Amino acid sequence: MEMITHQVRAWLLGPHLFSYIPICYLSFVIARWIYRLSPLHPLAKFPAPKSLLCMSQWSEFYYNVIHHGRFVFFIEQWHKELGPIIRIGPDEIHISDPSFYNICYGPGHKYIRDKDFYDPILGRLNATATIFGVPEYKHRRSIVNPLFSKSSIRKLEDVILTHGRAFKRAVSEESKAAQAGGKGICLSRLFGCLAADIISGYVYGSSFNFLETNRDADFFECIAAVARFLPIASYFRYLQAPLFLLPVAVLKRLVPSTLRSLLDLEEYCGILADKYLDRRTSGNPTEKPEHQTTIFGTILAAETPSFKPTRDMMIGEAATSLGAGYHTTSWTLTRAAYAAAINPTIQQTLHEELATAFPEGTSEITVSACEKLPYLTAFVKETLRVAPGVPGRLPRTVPPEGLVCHQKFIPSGYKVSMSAHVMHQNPQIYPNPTEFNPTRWLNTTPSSEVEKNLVAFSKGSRNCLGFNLAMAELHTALAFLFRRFKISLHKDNTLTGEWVDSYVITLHGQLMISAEEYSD
Ligand code: HEM
Repeated sequence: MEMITHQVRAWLLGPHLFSYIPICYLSFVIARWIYRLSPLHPLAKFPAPKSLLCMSQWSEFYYNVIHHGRFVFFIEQWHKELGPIIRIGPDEIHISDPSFYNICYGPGHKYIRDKDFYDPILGRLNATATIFGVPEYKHRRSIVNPLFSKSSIRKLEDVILTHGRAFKRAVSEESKAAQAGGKGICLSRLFGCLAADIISGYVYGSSFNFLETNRDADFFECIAAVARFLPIASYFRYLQAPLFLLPVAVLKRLVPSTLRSLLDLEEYCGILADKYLDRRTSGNPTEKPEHQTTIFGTILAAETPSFKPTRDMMIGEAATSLGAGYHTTSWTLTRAAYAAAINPTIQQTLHEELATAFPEGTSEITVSACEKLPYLTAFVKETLRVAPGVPGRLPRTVPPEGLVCHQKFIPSGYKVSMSAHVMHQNPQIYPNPTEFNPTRWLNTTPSSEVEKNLVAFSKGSRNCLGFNLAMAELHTALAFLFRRFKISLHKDNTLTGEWVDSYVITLHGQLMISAEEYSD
């Protein structure tokens, strides 16, 4: 007996055990692979594209990284071939039937965000956008919601209009310089400056003022680099966790120089948060009304015995608002201007509507007046349809009761996803979906299919926090542009309507235009 025990111990502790570890791991990976491909897998009954790299996590890497952010276009194509419910990953079903959008994304918090997908994107920040637990999320969202409500937009309208006017001056200035030097105006960059100036002014109470001070700030290259990195972020998730524990100063030495502005931004948010926290400790919390109209003041004002705002939280909310709001809005504006630049009839209709609404010129522009203009609104919606700021899939976890989808059952714990791009290209809802046609939005009602299925800001419990701000920005920026200027593509233009999905939308190239200023 002693002999046997000795032998077992020797076997367990012997050096050969270590050689079993990789063999065991490899066997586990192969067994899992076989299981995923076998008819025993609960999702095996759903049609799946043959080309889907044997159902591994790497298929997304292949389609998004090797094919440069085109996974969503492959998904669209597979739906055309295989039907409205398809399997797009080992444990994920993608749905293109619009009647499921409310089930998966509507009110109720039943379909929770998929952690594997969101964690690596949203990283280490302590913010509404990074919270998964339902009660905690609901509470946090209720704290930040007031800053982005319609009434808050009305209160802070001046921030939007001031930067709108700066944008108009910048286009005017650059068009004069361009006429003298024969160069084009980089409108996509000016929209980038405008979007960053508005968000920073609105959320932080002090704008970056890129339009007036630095139109070539490192910030722009940094955000572009982040967008390039997002599709591969999930493959570095285990590397990210230890990196994120490091202090910002140390991280700055480790990351590529293009990404440093992101850490600068985090530091900048920290400095602003400290100012507000200092005011609070000096017995002067947020009594000035204007202090509450920033993200920092809004969070501090929500303090209760059971909720203590922290510096961490203030930085997290401030940084994610900028991250979520800048890239989406600036590319949407760019795509809109591109559509008008290549279509003189659309541009003329926009200008005429604006000239009638604001006969004295851009000084009359207000957010609410712009949002009442039917053609401008239709134009904004059509842009959001063809180029939604977050075009790809938003995976959610199936709740305990499971989901029956076209007579097939998806068990709890598996993922379901839908994509704005696939929804917006549905020809039953949007005839000739590839055509840019703002008139499809004229004379619609909120309950019409066209309106109900525009999901650029998602819906329900986890829809876009900045929806009202984004809509106000899109309407006013385009009003300032088309009330004042007639634009056309410049010979140096490199932008096409094409875009890629790197969680947020990114268009190819830069929009270079020539602009002629109207005299009235
Ligand atoms: C055209 C502009 C925009 C589009 C198309 C857009 C779209 C979206 C979408 C689809 C989501 C849901 C994402 C998901 O479920 O994974 C979202 C979330 C979010 N958006 Fe926007 N967005 C835009 C502008 C803005 C702006 C200006 C802000 C400024 C504050 C903002 C802040 C956020 C935040 C913080 C979230 C996370 C909300 C949460 O998890 O509770 N977005 N956005």
